[in-house]
Amino acid sequence: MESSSALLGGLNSGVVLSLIAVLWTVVWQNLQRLQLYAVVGRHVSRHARRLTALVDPYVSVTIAEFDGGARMTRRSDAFDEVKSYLSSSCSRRHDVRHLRAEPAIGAGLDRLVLSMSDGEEIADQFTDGDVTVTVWWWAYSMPPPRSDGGGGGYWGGGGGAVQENRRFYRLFFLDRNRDIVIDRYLPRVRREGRAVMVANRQRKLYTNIATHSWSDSDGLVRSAWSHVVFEHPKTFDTLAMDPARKKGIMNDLTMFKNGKDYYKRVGKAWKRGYLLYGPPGTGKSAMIAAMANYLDYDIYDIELTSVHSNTDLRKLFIETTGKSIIVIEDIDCSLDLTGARKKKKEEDEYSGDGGAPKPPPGMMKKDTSSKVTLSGLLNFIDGLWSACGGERIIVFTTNHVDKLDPALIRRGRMDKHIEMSYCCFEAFKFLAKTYLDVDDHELFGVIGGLLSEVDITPADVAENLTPKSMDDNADTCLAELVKALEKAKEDKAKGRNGQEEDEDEDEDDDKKVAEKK
Ligand SMILES: Nc1ncnc2c1ncn2[C@@H]1O[C@H](COP(=O)(O)OP(=O)(O)OP(=O)(O)O)[C@@H](O)[C@H]1O
Ligand SMILES: [Mg+2]
Repeated sequence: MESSSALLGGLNSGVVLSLIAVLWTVVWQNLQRLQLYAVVGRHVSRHARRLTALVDPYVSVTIAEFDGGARMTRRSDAFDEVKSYLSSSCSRRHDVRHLRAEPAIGAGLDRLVLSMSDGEEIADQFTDGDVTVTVWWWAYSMPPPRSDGGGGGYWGGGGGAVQENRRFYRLFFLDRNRDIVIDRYLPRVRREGRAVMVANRQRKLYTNIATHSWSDSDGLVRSAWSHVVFEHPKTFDTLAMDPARKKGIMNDLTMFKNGKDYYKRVGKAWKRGYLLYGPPGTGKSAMIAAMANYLDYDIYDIELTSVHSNTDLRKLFIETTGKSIIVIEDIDCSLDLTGARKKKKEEDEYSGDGGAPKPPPGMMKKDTSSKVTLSGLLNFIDGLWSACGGERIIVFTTNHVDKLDPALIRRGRMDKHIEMSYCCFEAFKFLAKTYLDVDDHELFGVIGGLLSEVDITPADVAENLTPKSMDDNADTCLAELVKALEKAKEDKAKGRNGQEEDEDEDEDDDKKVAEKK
């Protein structure tokens, strides 16, 4: 634009430039008619636009892939919406010669989603009443700004590592169309982009990438999350639990999903914490999958032991999108909230009597241990940052609720506590219907009696009810379950006897000690 203006600056004639613009319009229409536009139109378009800008200046609006400057890495919703809006048209257009393909978003795994490559430009028209406006979209990318280091980050630090480029779309339009573009066109682009995204949406299961591998040998700094398409079949229809409790949870989730205005009115961030607790195999992970399927949300599964620091945890949160469930499984095992660290253990390995000799400095294992603290975690759940974006559910699971710090699970942080328990008769009947399609059977009575005596997880019941061969049917599977329950009952009795014997022996010892005294 600047070079053109320098070239033509000497002429200083608005009339000449206007003539050029009119001439261009005529040439443009004819080129299109002759189908030559696909070959040369793209280049001519850009120059013509620049020429026209001399008499009728252009305004530009830039939409960046990431919000928040150099340090913040929150993906911009507006960018994704514009990308989707443009991708729905640009893949079919002949004036876009270079496309960028991204895999597996869309209706099928085989499909590629195409968008404009860097340097491509397309024109778009918008009619509002009698006015038709032409705008131009230009795609480009730039290396991210260098951060000041400070412990690294998804984009920053990394000792000069090559970093992923940040992408931008820039919209050009004539100044005289400013109001109509800003008030009408851009909102329409976002609306239509969102509709395309919803139509193409495949839910994703994200997991965090170990933070110590950010600066790989290949020198690339990756995104904080990697993902696969989320295709878990578990739904509330196949989750065995007390029907009233299940209904309560589903209502709670529905209220949350539709609660945007409510959360705004009461001045709370639009997020909700769930604590799922209970023995292994009682369906905590299955419940999370059912929740995600019910709400149509993505899942972000955080492996806390791979998160190096509280700052990294915050960055992970910022990179999550709305309509998502953020999960930390087995929270009591992921993090030693008492402050004892793995590093200490490692040091002990080398310093103990007869232990291995301490390796020379620099040969110690790379410190990849998590330094996430309880306060970091609390901040993650309800600090100021956690209110970014909204519409997020945070789920913790644990087998030992009593081991958790009360501050972590108090209401307000973990709003709803859900106990997942051993299989009761109701849950068994539900599983029998789901797995074997039987509502009643002569063995139901025996099974009901045994279930009241022993603890068995829904996972074990489900396993016994699963046919293992073509010959298996409801009779054999239920008989198998009776066997498993009887064995569990026997083991329980043996365990109790063993415990009683131990107690008797202890008592005898105490008596002997007392007699001696
Ligand atoms: N209540 C349930 N209803 C239906 N299926 C269940 C239920 N509980 C467990 N299952 C089945 O048992 C298997 C194990 O369950 P799941 O992984 O959800 O247990 P968990 O509570 O997450 O265990 P852990 O504490 O070891 O992670 C899954 O295949 C799941 O479908
Ligand atoms: Mg689990």
